[in-house]
Amino acid sequence: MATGKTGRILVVDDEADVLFAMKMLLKTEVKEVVTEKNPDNLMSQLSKEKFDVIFLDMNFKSALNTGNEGLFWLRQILGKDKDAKVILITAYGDVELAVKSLKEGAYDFIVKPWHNDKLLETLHNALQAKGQKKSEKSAANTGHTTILGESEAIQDILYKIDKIAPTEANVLILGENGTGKELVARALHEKSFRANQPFVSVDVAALTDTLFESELFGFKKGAFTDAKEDRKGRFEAADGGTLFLDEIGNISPAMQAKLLTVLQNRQVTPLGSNTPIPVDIRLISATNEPIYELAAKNLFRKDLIYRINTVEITLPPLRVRGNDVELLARHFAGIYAQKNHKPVPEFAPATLQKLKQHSWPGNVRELQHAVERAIILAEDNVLQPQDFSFSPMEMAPAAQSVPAFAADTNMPLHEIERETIRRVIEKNKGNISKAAKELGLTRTALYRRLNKYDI
Ligand SMILES: Nc1ncnc2c1ncn2[C@@H]1O[C@H](COP(=O)(O)OP(=O)(O)OP(=O)(O)O)[C@@H](O)[C@H]1O
Repeated sequence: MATGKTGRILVVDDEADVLFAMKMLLKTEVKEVVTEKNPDNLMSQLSKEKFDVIFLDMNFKSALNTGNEGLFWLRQILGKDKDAKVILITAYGDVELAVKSLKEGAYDFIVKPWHNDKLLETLHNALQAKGQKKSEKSAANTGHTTILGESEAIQDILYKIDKIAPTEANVLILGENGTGKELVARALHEKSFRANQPFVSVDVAALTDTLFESELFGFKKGAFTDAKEDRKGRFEAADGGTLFLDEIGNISPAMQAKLLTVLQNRQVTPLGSNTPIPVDIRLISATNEPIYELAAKNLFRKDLIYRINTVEITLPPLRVRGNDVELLARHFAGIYAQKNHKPVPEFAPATLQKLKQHSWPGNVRELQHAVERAIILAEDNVLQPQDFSFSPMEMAPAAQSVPAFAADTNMPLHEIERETIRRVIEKNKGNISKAAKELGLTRTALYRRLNKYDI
């Protein structure tokens, strides 16, 4: 069977026997079957949960058996989600009506009493059609999610992504800074059955404990001084889709405990509320911390690791990806040449040599910035080795401790800022998250400054 146990199905029919029989038949085929006897509850069901396929009765007893009620609900469903896959359940004599409903946008219909094989075939076709819609979507989005690389290491990652994406497994992505962890998380989402639901990314290292709770779980008006109105947390925002928690290795023990409880109970309680809210998320986490070493030192909870690492993907550093360095350099050259209104440059052989020999502690992100800088500064259309100057921070392992920086009082402010940032990054051995934390900046704000000061 092509689809495996992945789909979420809703069956709406006012006959208990039909619901029971459908549930028995479908539950061995798909991940979840929800049944609903009262069509009046249909829209609130759809607001609460996302379904891949909806089976809808055409003739509810309460109506006059004209099928109009079925058509009415079909229009309501498609009005809410024009891509919804609705399969109508119709009585033998109503085929003409069923055909009319196809014109209105139903995906297909089955006739009562149905043949199980035919019903399952219709279901699988609908699930497949839903999946195709999603891959068309992700193809359109490839600007963000193209993972380039011909090295064996990256081909292995791509293979894993294809295998893992269409499952509900929680994924932990490990790897140094800038190796593409967020990119992989997005690719997993876009190739999953949740692709047309939200992908919500949170950099948890940038959050203090108080912010962590309000940001992830939300809050009620009045929960604290600045809570002027109710706010949904990121868990709720990701409902039905994927939640990506970046830098998870950096959260405090107290937050690890809170997160574990939410993941175990599959519900969040906003600050200032007593009512838990059920959430349906697929969790993808990432870290560049040695999380198992942290666990061995009791700095990271082992039970939380087991929750988040159903499957693990470890991204290789750029320095072991061989010719991918050249491939990626040419890719970024194309992008930044266009952005800066310049012709796409060539790379001198000595330049390629230099790029391949560099250790790339900042991995793909460092390469990306290096190429951008080179394109902006290069004198001609062939990039030379001197167009790539790696800062000492990137060339040599950082010193263990950095002498305190005593700024010269005549130094311009931007020089002081530049030097402070450089030293803090050096002290944190190039770990941007830690440096950002120490500087009191978000990682994005720090990256902006790295760009600005050409660090
Ligand atoms: N294989 C790849 N092909 C194309 N672009 C890539 C690849 N890997 C990474 N990138 C690009 O490099 C940059 C850094 O990638 P990303 O943010 O996913 O890394 P990260 O591991 O999450 O970084 P951090 O550890 O700092 O959070 C992004 O602009 C991303 O698009």
